[in-house]
This record gives sequence, structure tokens and C-alpha cells, in this order.
Amino acid sequence: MTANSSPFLSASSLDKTFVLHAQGGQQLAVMRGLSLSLAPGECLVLAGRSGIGKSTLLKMVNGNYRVSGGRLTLHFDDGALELSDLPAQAWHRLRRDVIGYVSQFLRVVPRVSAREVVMEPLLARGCDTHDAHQRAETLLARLNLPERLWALAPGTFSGGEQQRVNIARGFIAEHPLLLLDEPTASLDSANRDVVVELIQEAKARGTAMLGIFHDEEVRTRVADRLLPLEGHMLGGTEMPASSAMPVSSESSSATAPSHKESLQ
Ligand SMILES: Nc1ncnc2c1ncn2[C@@H]1O[C@H](COP(=O)(O)OP(=O)(O)OP(=O)(O)O)[C@@H](O)[C@H]1O
Repeated sequence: MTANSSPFLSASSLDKTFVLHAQGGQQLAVMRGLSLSLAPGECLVLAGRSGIGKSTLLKMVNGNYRVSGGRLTLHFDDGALELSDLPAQAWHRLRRDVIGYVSQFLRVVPRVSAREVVMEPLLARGCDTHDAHQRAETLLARLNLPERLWALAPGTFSGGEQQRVNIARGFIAEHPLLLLDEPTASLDSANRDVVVELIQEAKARGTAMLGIFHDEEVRTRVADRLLPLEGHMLGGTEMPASSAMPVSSESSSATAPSHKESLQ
């Protein structure tokens, strides 16, 4: 962890309000005045009750949701990139080269094999096919996905098998920023250990990570700091992982909107 190094990602006074166009334009304010700073090689874990806005924050950083107010900035050696102003066409390159996202669920494409799903982020960057093939197989083997499944489309895989394909796909391209949305949710303890190792290796090569982990043991092993979203919305500050509040006892107060919108 590089607590004193300059941030790779920062947010200041971030707001998010959803406008539910299909429900008479009702507004749902989710986030107010959130600030954070994430350094290279650091894993910042989002904490807070269900529905507080953890996934929403990851989706704003990934460009799936628009920022309603405040600043969300990536810092490079040669300057800063303001994500809230980014034109749609810039996101494609950013996701290819800078931001990796490991969601809980795999988006399955019919007839595309598990191996190809994992290779795709490397091929999109123009990486040699043989090299991408080998790296995909190495990761799938590490994540204990049986070899007989590698050439099959993951649509029929179990939840844990699909999640491991998703994790391999998320880690293969070694993006400098990784967003992890409950990557261990459907895994057994042996595979959770592999994911913890992958996260620790990514940290060691300088990857900045923003994650959601409901599994307390995993969270303790990977988090450098916790960011409790409630505190931030009240103007609180980030906490070191050692003084973390457990979030496993979250109350479920989320009310899922009946019509979610694509780019909100
Ligand atoms: N596309 C959307 N349109 C409208 N409201 C949304 C949308 N996405 C999320 N929300 C709302 O924003 C709030 C925060 O949701 P989010 O999924 O970020 O919570 P969370 O903290 O990740 O919850 P959990 O721990 O249960 O996954 C919820 O009230 C949810 O209904």
C-alpha cells in the first residue's frame, strides 16, 4: 500500500441522483458529497448497508452511470482526466486500457467459449493470440476451472464457475485500476483464496482497486482501508481497515426501482 503516494483515482463532493423517467421523472438521491482518494497499489473497500450506493459508485467510475455532481478524476503522469466530462467514445478506450471491472455475474454470449471470453480483453488490445490463449488457460487453471469446460460457452456453467471465468477475464489484462463488485460471492473457500492471491499480486504490481466484499474474512485480507459510505455522506472520513466496522450485519433497505435506466 502506498498511503502517501499521489492518487490514481480521486473523487470530490460526488453526488448521484437517479431520475426515473419511466416513473414520472421521480428523483432518487443516492449519494451526496462523497470524497475519496485511491493510490496505485492500494485496495479501498466500500462499506455500508445494502442500498447505500456501493455498486452505484463502481458504475460511475466505470462510466455506466453518469456523475450528477462533483468531480471524479483519474491522475496520470502527464495530467488528469475528468471522468464526469468524458465523451461516450472515450470510455471504450478507457475500459480497454485503464479500467477493469469484475462484476458478480458474467455476461454470457452464446457460442463464445470460456477461453475466448477470458482472452477477449487482451485481443482487444492487439495482443498476440497465442500469448492471450496461454495466459487465459493459466488463469483458468489457477482458478480451478476444469479443463473440459474451457472450450464450452459458459451459459450452462454453475454460478461459481461463471464467476471464475469472469474473474479470469477481469484480471487477465492487468488494468491499472480494477473495480471489484463482490468477486468472491459464489466461490468456495479454496477459490476465494485464489482470488485473494490475485488481488495481492495485482496490488504488488501497482494496481489500484476499489472493491465491494461482503465476506468479512476476504475483506480483512485484501483491504488497506475501508470507505464507509454513510460516514462520507455525513461528511465523515475514510477509516483504516483495522478500525473497520463490520458490514455483514447490513440491514436490507434497498428498494429496487422497477425501471432501471441504461445510462443514468
Ligand atoms: N439504474 C438505477 N436507477 C434507479 N435507481 C437505481 C439504479 N441503480 C441503483 N439504484 C438505486 O440506488 C440505490 C443504491 O443502489 P446500489 O446497488 O448502489 O446499492 P449497494 O450499496 O451496492 O447495495 P447492495 O449491497 O444491496 O448491493 C438503491 O436504492 C437502488 O435502488
